[in-house]
Amino acid sequence: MKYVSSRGEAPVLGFSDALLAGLARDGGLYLPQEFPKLSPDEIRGLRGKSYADIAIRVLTPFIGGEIPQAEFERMVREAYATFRHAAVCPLAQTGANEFVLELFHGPTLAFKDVAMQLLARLMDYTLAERGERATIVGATSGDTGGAAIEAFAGRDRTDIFILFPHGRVSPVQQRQMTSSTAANVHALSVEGNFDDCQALVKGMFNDLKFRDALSLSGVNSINWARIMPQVVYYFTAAVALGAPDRSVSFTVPTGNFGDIFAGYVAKRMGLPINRLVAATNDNDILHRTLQSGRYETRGVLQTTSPSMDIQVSSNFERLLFEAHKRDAATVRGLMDGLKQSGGFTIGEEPLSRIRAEFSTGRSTVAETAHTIRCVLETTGYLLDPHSAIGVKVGRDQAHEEPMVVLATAHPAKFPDAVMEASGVTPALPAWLSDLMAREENYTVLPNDLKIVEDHISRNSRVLSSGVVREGV
Ligand SMILES: Cc1ncc(COP(=O)(O)O)c(C=O)c1O
Ligand SMILES: N[C@@H](CCOP(=O)(O)O)C(=O)O
Repeated sequence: MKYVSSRGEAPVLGFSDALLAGLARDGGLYLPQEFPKLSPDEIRGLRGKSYADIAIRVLTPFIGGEIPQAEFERMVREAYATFRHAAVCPLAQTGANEFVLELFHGPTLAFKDVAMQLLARLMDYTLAERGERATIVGATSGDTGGAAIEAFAGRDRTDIFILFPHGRVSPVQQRQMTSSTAANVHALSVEGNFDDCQALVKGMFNDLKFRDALSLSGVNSINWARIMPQVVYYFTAAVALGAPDRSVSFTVPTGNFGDIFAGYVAKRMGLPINRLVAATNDNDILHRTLQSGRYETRGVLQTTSPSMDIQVSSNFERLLFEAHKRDAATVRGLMDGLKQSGGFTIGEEPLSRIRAEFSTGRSTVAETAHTIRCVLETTGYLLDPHSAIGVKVGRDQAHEEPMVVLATAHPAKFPDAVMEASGVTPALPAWLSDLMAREENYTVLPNDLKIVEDHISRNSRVLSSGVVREGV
């Protein structure tokens, strides 16, 4: 299995190099050269299997034989043993033909744990095999950061630097990122919004001198190995609801377009998915793009679903590459347009390809609160604001097949918004009950690439170890 960049000018890599590379050297995003396929019989054969067994079956082709199978299986089993629910990602029924896929039973109560618990093990293993170290950089609107810190804390081969937007994450999210006592963890509060943090991370990857000197790796969904494990829960959910003999649709609370792109990958692999519905909050760039064909950034609005307060939706580039039949030159042109003028227009044909598989919808802050309240009153189920956006938009769709809404976070991560909407304050689970009393440790930095790079250079152990990775 080889991986190609959406911009076509970076080296084609095997799995381990793509894993460590994060962003491609031409600024593009890696995708598999071709998607592996599962036949209907193979999908049927997943019925009744454990989450880890399904993960092993779905993910093995992506590894391309680069990790011994027994090692890979051990890592998958260890990753999903950290989840507090036996089913790992269970389904709950919230309506006649509506199901909620609970992705928040991992250590930091958000769907990011599903990928991050495996990603950290894969990176650690690969670096150890090569005798290398890496400096991990990540941008977060709140959940990626906590999940990455939890997964990488104390790992000797990596130093991790997480950039979060100052004053724009929930208090629980902030404490998850700032209360680690591990020496390799660095929480950086950046004076800007998530898009600024993400631009800084991309800026560091595109600064090839800095990138090579620090052996940079990434944990955002710009890294293919972040998307890959998220493909699995589309399979577990669809199979539980009758796939391959019945189609299923998914509604996905969407910001950076990584989670829903994993659904697209599952579909390409043979899973019978009817619609993939991207649900946005007031930061509705994706909704506007599918309506008008014009992708145009506006200022980021602060909402009660801060993890989705995103305008520049990185993984949309992967979909553009697909919709343009993998014509990397066209993708490069569109991305140049984004850089120069803050937008681009998608042609009629690629747009109709996108519309053939994806729908979109938006939920305002008021609609999200209303959904949290209504679902609690009618079913007793308490949604977090991000998942509520999914339910609201999912309910706006006409569908005969089951609609699975991805519940991307636990309500206790956003107690104020949930309380205001429903009158209920969700409690943190027992293992996190002392979280808000833990001491914080973080550095506030301006939104300035040079200053952030200097801070990371001074604090990463990669430079002092003298072990660097060349050229990926
Ligand atoms: C709780 C939650 N829901 C939804 C999203 C959106 O997911 P994606 O960025 O993969 O579209 C995020 C952030 O990524 C999140 O943290
Ligand atoms: N919502 C995310 C934003 C970053 O997304 P990623 O999936 O690209 O890591 C967050 O919580 O940080």
